[in-house]
Amino acid sequence: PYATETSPPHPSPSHLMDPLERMHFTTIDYVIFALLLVASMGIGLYYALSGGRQRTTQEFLLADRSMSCLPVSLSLIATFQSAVAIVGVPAEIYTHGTQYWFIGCAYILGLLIPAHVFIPVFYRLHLTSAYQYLELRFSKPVRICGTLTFIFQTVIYMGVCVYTPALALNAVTGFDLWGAVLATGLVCTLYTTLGGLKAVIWTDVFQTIVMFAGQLAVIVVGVQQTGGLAEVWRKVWEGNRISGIDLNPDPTERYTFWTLGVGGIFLMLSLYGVNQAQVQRYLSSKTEREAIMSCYMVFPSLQVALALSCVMGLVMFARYLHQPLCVLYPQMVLYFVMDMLQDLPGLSGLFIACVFSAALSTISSAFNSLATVTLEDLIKPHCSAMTEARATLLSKGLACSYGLMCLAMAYLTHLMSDSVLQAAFKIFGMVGGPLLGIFCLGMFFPWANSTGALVGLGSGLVMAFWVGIGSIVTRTSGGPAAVSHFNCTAVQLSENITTAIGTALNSTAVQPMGLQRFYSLSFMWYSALSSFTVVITGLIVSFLTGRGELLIITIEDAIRADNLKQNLCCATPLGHRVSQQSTWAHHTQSSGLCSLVETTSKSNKTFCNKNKY
Ligand SMILES: CC(C)(CO)[C@@H](O)C(=O)NCCC(=O)O
Ligand code: NA
Repeated sequence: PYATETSPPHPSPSHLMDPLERMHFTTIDYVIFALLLVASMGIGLYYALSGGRQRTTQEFLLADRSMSCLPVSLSLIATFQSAVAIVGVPAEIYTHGTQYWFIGCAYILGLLIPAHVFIPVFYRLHLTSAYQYLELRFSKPVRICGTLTFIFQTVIYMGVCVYTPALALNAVTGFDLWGAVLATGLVCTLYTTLGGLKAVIWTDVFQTIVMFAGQLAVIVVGVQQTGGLAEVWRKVWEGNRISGIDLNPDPTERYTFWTLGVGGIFLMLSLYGVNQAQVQRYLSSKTEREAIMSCYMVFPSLQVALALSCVMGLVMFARYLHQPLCVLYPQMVLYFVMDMLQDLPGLSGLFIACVFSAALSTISSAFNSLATVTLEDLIKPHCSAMTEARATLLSKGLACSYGLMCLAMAYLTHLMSDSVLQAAFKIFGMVGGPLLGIFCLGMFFPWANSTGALVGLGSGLVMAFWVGIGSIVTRTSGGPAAVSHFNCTAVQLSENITTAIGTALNSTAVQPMGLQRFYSLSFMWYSALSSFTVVITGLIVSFLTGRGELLIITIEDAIRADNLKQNLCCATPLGHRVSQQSTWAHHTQSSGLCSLVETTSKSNKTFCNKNKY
């Protein structure tokens, strides 16, 4: 629908990127970029040398469970605001209008549910890794499968996260590609390995501020240069960029109120509810109240982050209303920034720092959470006699190894073709849904058993990969649409890689049928589809295998787990209340929960006394 409205009355040359005529990046810009790295490094060193000097796994992986809600909330935002989102969302708004903004609606339930369902369960069980829950609730194999799935997801994601911004920056400014990858990867590895979770959280705080500042600066200067707010608004209106609410129920329509506002909730739950990186932040909070507060505080900040990205897209649109930007999707924003800020040295550096802040904060969370699950879920169960000093050293080694692996993944990403690169980014969303599903199966369905959970997880993954890979192979998504409205050439379109947030751009020209229609399902529904697949398959298989456990679980039990702890000595997975006390005691002892709670918690010791049994 934009095609006619946005065509200029007198065709004028579009902004074509000539790779030989890259924009200049001045010394001061390099200095600002270097300052970001130095400051992050400084924070890492500070936490390596202060406090308990990172000598226990409690400190290294969980920040001594002493964090307050403000840093935790900013860190929660930073983790899943990757550089792909920072450069992708404005490009999305620029090409398609403000429909994507409706994802803000999903933040309400997408944060309320984690705050009141997932946080109480994880926090009261006093876990370190979210996957411990899966063993407590189901069995060891379910835990291992969950952990391996998470590792697979995160390792692929971190490669894309560090490579994409470096590539875009290289294309626009000639900034050395591998210099940027190595600098960010190595600095991040260093401060994560030295300073542990405290450093990761506090660098996230600093980097979130840089992110906001960079975006705000670009918006302010952009509005000024376009002729003021009124002029921006007039152009955006003239170009028909303000989208009304689209209530089309078609699930293949990429962005509608339903895909964003409902499908988005499941995406948010998979990120803010059960992802290890976020769960670990909740667990690092001083009290459960602080953890819940931090989740609440994410809401306004995430709305601000979304608004900044969307407004930047609109300003970009106003500026190029009559001279369309024909550059690759991830490069648009950088091109816009460099074009606009050329006469203001330092400001483009600030925006580059903003993009790399987004990348650093995402990969640092990845390194630390990967080290945590590898140690807790894969190594510790086999080495029960490990000393604390040894475990800490090992976790540092793991954080460092994952950091180096990130560089290898960035190189692999470099070798991939466009469609594989697209797939790599989509994998992140594809795998998140099944993991959400398996936690929901455990928490909401008392009669689900371990076999059901395993088969459920498997089928959820198959479903996610089937539709995800299918959409890429058949090219029903990620296809044209993007810049075509602006009369860009076919060559430029075919190069349109890694779209924002891995969105599925539907070609509306042909109405897909049958399997094609399945493959063209909007990316926003992937999490919902695959988590439902896990739950439904899990329930069916549980009924068929028929070994319904004697557990009665309700959400209320979880919310009242504190009372349960007092009554029953120990917290149970989601406060399992079992009709027979003896069965319950047997269950908890065999699952090792009592000893787990006792060894990890001082506060729980007061009412958790193994001798009772
Ligand atoms: C968390 C949301 C949905 C918030 O809008 C978005 O930032 C997102 O999809 N993040 C995950 C993908 C990424 O930024 O890499
Ligand atoms: Na980030």
